[in-house]
Amino acid sequence: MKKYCCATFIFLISLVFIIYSVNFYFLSRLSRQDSNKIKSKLNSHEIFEYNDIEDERINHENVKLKTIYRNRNPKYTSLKDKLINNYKPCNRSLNFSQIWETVDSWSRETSNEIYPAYSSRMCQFLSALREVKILSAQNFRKGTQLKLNFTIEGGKTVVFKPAWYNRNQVIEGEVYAGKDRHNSEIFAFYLGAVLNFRSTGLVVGRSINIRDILEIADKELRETIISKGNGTKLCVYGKCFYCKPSESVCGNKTHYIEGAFLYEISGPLQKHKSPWQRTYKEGAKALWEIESDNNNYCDNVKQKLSLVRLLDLIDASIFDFLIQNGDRHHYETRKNRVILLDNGKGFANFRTDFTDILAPLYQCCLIRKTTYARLLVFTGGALTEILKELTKNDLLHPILIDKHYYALERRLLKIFSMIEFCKTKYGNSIFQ
Ligand SMILES: Nc1ncnc2c1ncn2[C@@H]1O[C@H](COP(=O)(O)OP(=O)(O)OP(=O)(O)O)[C@@H](O)[C@H]1O
Ligand SMILES: [Mn+2]
Repeated sequence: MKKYCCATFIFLISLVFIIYSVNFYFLSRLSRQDSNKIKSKLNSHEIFEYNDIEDERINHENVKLKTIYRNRNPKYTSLKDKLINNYKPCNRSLNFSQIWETVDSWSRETSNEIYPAYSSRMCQFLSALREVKILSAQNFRKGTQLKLNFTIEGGKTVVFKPAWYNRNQVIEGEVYAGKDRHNSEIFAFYLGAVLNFRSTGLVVGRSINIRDILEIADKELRETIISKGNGTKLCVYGKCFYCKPSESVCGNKTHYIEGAFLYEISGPLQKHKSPWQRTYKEGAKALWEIESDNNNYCDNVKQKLSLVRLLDLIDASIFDFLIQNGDRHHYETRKNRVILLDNGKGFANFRTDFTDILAPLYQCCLIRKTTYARLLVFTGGALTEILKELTKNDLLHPILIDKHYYALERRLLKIFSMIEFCKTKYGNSIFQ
């Protein structure tokens, strides 16, 4: 009997052990699968890396972000209709010079607004820029990157920024890595219109035929147009700081090159060093980068700049963070207000967000009430929806691949997180 009891006891102990081991095996397998899932999510666009203190703040706020930041805003519908109506293609009734005169008068009357929120002339202007004939071509020597200058019918000039990359290309590295992205310039125009930052330049996408350009090019430009691929391709390298024959833009089989047509904004424009300029030297840090953990840096800036200028730069940082342009080393003003020119360094990598582009916002903890209210209209995926709709009108659409739109939505939430962080710290005084 005693023997029997002992055997049963040993049997029961072994059974418990086996059940426990099997459970342990499956549980650990499950948690391994879970952590693999998390790891793969970490690699996807939905999750971002938290490297420094600002990212941690964003993370903290993002988790508890209020529903107003995540749901659709009822105000969106009517604004959407107005924007779509304003930018839908239309037939041109005016001649080119009449249209250019109208557009130039828009910006003559204001300081930083290049165009009005709504005008029946906008669609005429965009159609005109898409179809106007190029009469002559030169190199555009301002700036450091390859650009051309076209004189167009009706006596105006446009700046042409050519395509270096296709839409899927991911540019890794520093925030300012790579060459200009023509699609970033085009997208920036529509983003400016949506967010009511109408200080961005007027831009359309268009292909040019480099063989035709060769015929109307001046001598200097002609000398920088070369043939490659055993004479099958025509390529241009231009005249600029970074311009050299080994780095040229080539036409396709039929000699077409995509690019952005930037309508020339009338000046005078003034250039200023950005208080949040990077050092552009490996390992070196600018003052604003060192003191990023406190507000001293902004106190410094406040002493040197007017509130209007500071708020303009904060608007610019929001705009730049969305497109991920980290290259606004200098900014330009017209009649003392900031103009958002040079938006070609956006959309390098949909996986990364350089948080420090937002430094003006989180170091100063100030934002215009109007900017905040406008951002709030485009919550819950509305920003993507409206921009997809508007950019459909461009000849080079789609302007962005979907992964960049996911990134845009993610960045919008990060901006809201940062605003919430500031609000918790300083209350409603952050809204100016
Ligand atoms: N649409 C425009 N209207 C008027 N001027 C313009 C326009 N686009 C560019 N410019 C002028 O040309 C200059 C150089 O343009 P941009 O900054 O785009 O070139 P970049 O090669 O990217 O320069 P950088 O390397 O310094 O960033 C601008 O500072 C501005 O003065
Ligand atoms: Mn640039």
